[in-house]
Amino acid sequence: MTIEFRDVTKRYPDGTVAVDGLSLTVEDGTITVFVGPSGCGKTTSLRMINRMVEPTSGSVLLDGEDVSAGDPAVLRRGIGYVIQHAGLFPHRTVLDNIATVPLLSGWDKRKARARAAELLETVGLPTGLGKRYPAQLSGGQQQRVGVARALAADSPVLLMDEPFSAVDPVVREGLQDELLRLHSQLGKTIVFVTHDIDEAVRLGDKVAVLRVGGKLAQYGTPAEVLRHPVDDFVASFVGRDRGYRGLSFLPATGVQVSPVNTVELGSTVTGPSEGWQLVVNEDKQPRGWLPPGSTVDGPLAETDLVAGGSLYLEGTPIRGALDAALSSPASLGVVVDEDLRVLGTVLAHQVLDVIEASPQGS
Ligand SMILES: Nc1ncnc2c1ncn2[C@@H]1O[C@H](COP(=O)(O)OP(=O)(O)OP(=O)(O)O)[C@@H](O)[C@H]1O
Repeated sequence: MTIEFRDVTKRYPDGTVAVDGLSLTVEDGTITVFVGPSGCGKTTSLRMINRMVEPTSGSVLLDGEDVSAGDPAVLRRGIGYVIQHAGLFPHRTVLDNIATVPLLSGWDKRKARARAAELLETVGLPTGLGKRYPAQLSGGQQQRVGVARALAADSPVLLMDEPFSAVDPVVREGLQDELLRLHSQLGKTIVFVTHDIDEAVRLGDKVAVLRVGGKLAQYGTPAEVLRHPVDDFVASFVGRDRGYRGLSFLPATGVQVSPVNTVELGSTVTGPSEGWQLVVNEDKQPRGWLPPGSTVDGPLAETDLVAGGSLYLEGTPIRGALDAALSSPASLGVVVDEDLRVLGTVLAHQVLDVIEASPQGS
């Protein structure tokens, strides 16, 4: 479903102009991220889609139909909505929280709960959690339940307002991955609000950067916004390390992966080791490095090792290859396949050569 903002302005009764002449089209089946500093009108824009806020002028259209034409309650029931802290009902079980919209739409309890149990699985939670109350879940689990509840409407549009900002960075990354996976499976049109540019470029097919005063500063793909910010505001908002962030969109084609000799955990190393040795487990997955000149008594154990850097998954953008090389204690970035088995190593200067030779290099 496409969502079109046509010259939309929202002036609150106290005179605050939260959104000023916004015109943009969110394309069908994409994730579009509204990003910008606090108070720039992201939430107000989002809420005008499901009419929790009514525009002062202009219109919002869903697949060409003005949202102001119908009953707002019906409209809202048909649009998934996820907010920060999940906004779950504390006195309802997880299953009943997820089943909220199906129940409102007149499904019988059994069918609604069965659907809710399915959705728990869809968002990667064990069905056993269904009987708990929200307070008995971690923050990350609550957010997943919030997503499941929004999916229960089975609507083509999902609105997400800073849904992951209250959880720690590791959980957050997991939730972002999960959202990308769900999106590729379900193909919904998602509008996502965040103030975090990293989250925006990670999730968005398109990014709309708003400035305080509710004006659209730039609308484009993450790569366009990072590489060609239209003005100083966007440039400073996307940050000083935008060149590095831009590498998230550059394929690693041409990066030379060199073979590496590995030593297996549990094997016996005789004499001081030469150079850095990559140590793997029996499945050829990297476990760490043995520093040069190490002598090991008995079988090689995890405690003999120096922790490795980040791993570079073959076929993913070049940023990961550079990071793997720069974070490796041996200055050799470890390249792995999907089963995390070692394929070889890369050197930072070789990765940089490829970046420099690339027409898109920044
Ligand atoms: N009900 C309201 N009445 C008056 N002003 C409001 C109201 N809601 C929001 N505003 C103002 O409108 C502007 C935009 O608010 P909005 O919540 O849309 O911004 P935001 O970009 O989502 O901000 P944040 O990232 O801090 O949540 C702000 O100046 C805010 O104070």
